[in-house]
Amino acid sequence: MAEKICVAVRVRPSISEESPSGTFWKIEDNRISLHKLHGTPISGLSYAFDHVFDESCSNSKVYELLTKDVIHAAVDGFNGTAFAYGQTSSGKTFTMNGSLNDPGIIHRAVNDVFQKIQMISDREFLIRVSYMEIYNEEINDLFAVENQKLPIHESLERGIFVAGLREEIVNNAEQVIKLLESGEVNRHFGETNMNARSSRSHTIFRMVIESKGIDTGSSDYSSSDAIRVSVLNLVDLAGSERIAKTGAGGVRLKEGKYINKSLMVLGNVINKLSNGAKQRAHIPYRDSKLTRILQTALGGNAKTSIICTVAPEEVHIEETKGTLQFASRAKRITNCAQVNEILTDAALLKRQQLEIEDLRRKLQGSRSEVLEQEILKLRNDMLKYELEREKLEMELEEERRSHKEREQHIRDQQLKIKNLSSLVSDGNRSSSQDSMKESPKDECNDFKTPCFKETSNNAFVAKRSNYSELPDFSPLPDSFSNVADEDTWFKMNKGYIADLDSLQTTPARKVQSFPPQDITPDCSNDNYKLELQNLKTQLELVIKEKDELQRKHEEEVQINRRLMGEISELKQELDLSNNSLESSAQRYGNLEREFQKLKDERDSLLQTVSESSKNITFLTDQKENILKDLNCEVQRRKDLEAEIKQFSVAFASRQRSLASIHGEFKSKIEKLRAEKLVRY
Ligand SMILES: Nc1ncnc2c1ncn2[C@@H]1O[C@H](COP(=O)(O)OP(=O)(O)OP(=O)(O)O)[C@@H](O)[C@H]1O
Repeated sequence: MAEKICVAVRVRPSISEESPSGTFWKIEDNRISLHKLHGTPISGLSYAFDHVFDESCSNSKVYELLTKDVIHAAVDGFNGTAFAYGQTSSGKTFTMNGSLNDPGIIHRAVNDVFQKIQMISDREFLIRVSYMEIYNEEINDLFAVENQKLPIHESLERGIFVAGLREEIVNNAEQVIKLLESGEVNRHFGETNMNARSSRSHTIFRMVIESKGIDTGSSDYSSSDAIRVSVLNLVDLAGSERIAKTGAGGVRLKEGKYINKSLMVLGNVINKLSNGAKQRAHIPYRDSKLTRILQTALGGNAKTSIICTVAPEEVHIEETKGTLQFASRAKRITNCAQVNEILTDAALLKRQQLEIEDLRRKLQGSRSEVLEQEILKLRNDMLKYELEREKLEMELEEERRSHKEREQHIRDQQLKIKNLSSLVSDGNRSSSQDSMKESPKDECNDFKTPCFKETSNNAFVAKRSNYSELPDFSPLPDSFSNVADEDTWFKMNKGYIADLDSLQTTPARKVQSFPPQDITPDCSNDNYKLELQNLKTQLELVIKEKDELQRKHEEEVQINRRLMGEISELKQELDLSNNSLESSAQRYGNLEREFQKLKDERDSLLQTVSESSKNITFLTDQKENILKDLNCEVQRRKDLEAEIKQFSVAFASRQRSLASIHGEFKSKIEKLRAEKLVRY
């Protein structure tokens, strides 16, 4: 969340005995303004801040109102920075370190951090502290004097950090205070005209607060497994100084130059940041080690509070004005602090497991299930189409067969009709010839059948036509030579219809030739007449039958046409079914391929996850081992310290006893000497 930097001004008590002659700084609520002695405010020199603390204000109040929130937020996982800025001897160190009676912000913050931690029961904490100074633009470790000129590095995991800086894991406030005291010894102080104990370096006391929710067995990885890591910087800057006032020379002069230069870079950074987003394209954090280390605190992911200390004396008006302007610009800076949570290995593993589960659900549930259902549906469709196709094929085959049968039947019928027709026409012709011989013309007319077709003598089946080619001596008329054989013909004329099909199949038999007079029928013969009558009746029957067959044939043709139409429709349907079957098969293939692809993806994901799980387990083990070693080391160190203490006590008492023995011996020797002298 974006929020402004919290800025306060603190006026230290005057150390000058002289009373103001022209102007004085007046403090009202959160405002500080320069007034003329008689009380008139000087225009343009009135500044408002979050807080303005007067001379009487204690460190306790400053801490409560300005810094406490930042410290508490740091315990909750927000980066925090509190720093003191101001001219030399304005009270920065007094504010940050305090005095015996009124501890400063650093001491209060340390106590507060541990008190707050005690009150949080659902998280466990790990606190590391470090203490460094920037002296003449070089970073030194105040916990380990051997660590000098340390470099600044930046990495994705750690952000900006000082490489090689000693970090102490601490368990309580007292431990930290002791460490701070040991660090103070290494800090660069120097005497100047303005401050008997002037800080010659910027110091940064850093607490890294890591916390983790105590495992409640919840499956929600974000609640208990995320680790919060926040960095709290408590900074006591060296004060800007005018060489003319400090009277610095030599080493002090060199120090002063470095101090002023780095404070100027800090001022530039504050200036740029206060200009707003549009004009602050490049912020010169890299121009000094101080701004580089404080980069996050200035316009970054941190809650920051600045206390600007000023001296009330008239002689320092210009420096105070400068400090107030710096404070005003700093007031405009917006930071964007957020809880720094990182996932532990276990949380990472849990999250990955959840992700895998999710993927699996997605695969097996939504997509896979839908695909499988679709495939099943397609399979069913395909089966249905196959069955339909088979049925249609069978029907079609049946139709073809019956069609063929019908065609054959029709052909046979036609053939029979033709046979009969020619038979009838032959009979007609012979009877009309006979009647012309013996009966009047009108009698012959009785045999006429109006619809009867005249057929040529040779119109009968081809093989029968051979009979017509028999030698002329055949006694039978030409027409009879077409008859299959005499028996059949005879039977037919006797009044019963022989199997018509046999007419065609009866083998030909050579007709015996008789003299014409022997075989020529006698028209006057009654039997013959009777026969003729029978034949006429038969003929009528045949004609009827022929008509009936004709009608049937026409019906058959109609049915055939209809069936042909149906068949072509069925064929079209079949083609359509085949097409949709083909496209279904294609879709099915595609779906199966997609399904396979998803399966492969899932397998490779599972593979990756199992590998990363292994890595995580390995890393967790390593981390646990390192922590164990570290704890052992800390314990060993404690034991050693205790031993050294014991040894020191023993050594001191040993020294004392040696001194007393020595004294005893000395007095004895002197006594002996005296005795010796007396003797001689
Ligand atoms: N609010 C205060 N109340 C009482 N004494 C103060 C206060 N502020 C500063 N002093 C005293 O003023 C003197 C200078 O203060 P201090 O050393 O803290 O200044 P400084 O800003 O840190 O100076 P430098 O930049 O030179 O280190 C000290 O003796 C300190 O005790």
